[in-house]
Amino acid sequence: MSQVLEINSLVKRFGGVCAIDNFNIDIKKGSIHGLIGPNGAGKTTIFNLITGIYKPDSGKVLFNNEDITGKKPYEIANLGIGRTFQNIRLFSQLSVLENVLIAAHKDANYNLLTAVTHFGHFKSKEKHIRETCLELLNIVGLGDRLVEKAGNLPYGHQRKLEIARALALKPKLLLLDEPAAGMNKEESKELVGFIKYVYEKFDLTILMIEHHMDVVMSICDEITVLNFGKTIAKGTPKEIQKDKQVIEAYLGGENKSC
Ligand SMILES: Nc1ncnc2c1ncn2[C@@H]1O[C@H](COP(=O)(O)OP(=O)(O)OP(=O)(O)O)[C@@H](O)[C@H]1O
Repeated sequence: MSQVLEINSLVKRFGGVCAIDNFNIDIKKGSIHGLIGPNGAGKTTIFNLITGIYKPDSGKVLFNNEDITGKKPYEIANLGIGRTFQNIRLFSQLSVLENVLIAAHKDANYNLLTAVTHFGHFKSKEKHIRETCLELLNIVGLGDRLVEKAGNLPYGHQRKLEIARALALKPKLLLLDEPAAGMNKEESKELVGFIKYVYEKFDLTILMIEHHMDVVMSICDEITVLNFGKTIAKGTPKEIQKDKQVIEAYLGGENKSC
């Protein structure tokens, strides 16, 4: 399997706190990779570094062998990295369909002027975007909720909608930040089925941050464990479950400087 994502010697400091300390990872194409660690370990910071929200102090991020370090978030999204957020970020007053349409329009590549001067092209492109979004929402099981306000959806459906929004940009790599946060066992089991389904349907590679160990252990091919911004273990779910350092890491500590 070839690598989709390669991170080399990544460092990120916030003042005196070394949030990411010489971090390396290789994500194989077609794999589901888990990123776990105690609160404050640096997991979301890594997502923010991959997606261009933060710039690293040093180190490199390669996506399909292309150096994307320091690129802007929209450039990285257009290259094929989609993400969801720890706290659901939907337009709660807009409908389910509108939420996905807005995401899909990032790909539309025209402005008001070209929409007016090339109206025929604009109209057929709009039709295509709408049809693609409808198809996507049918696939993720929200096809019967198109006009419902996103904020009125049950929590599990809001998570699905967030994933659908990320999928609207046709990512090759999907970053999921705690998709099962706030879910009970039953809900998180359903979510696992959903993630496996979209993973296969859209031929994805997934990097997932998750605190629910049952989710991580049941879905991931490989896991990287982070503590104080450093990798303390890598391996299959079985190997990670037995790792002494991993068990100790969950007992806590303080942030250190680089
Ligand atoms: N923008 C920021 N400014 C200052 N410090 C930050 C910033 N973002 C993250 N940090 C610090 O970096 C460290 C890593 O935070 P991060 O949110 O990446 O951890 P995490 O592993 O995702 O935690 P959690 O599981 O609680 O979400 C923490 O000490 C945090 O306080």
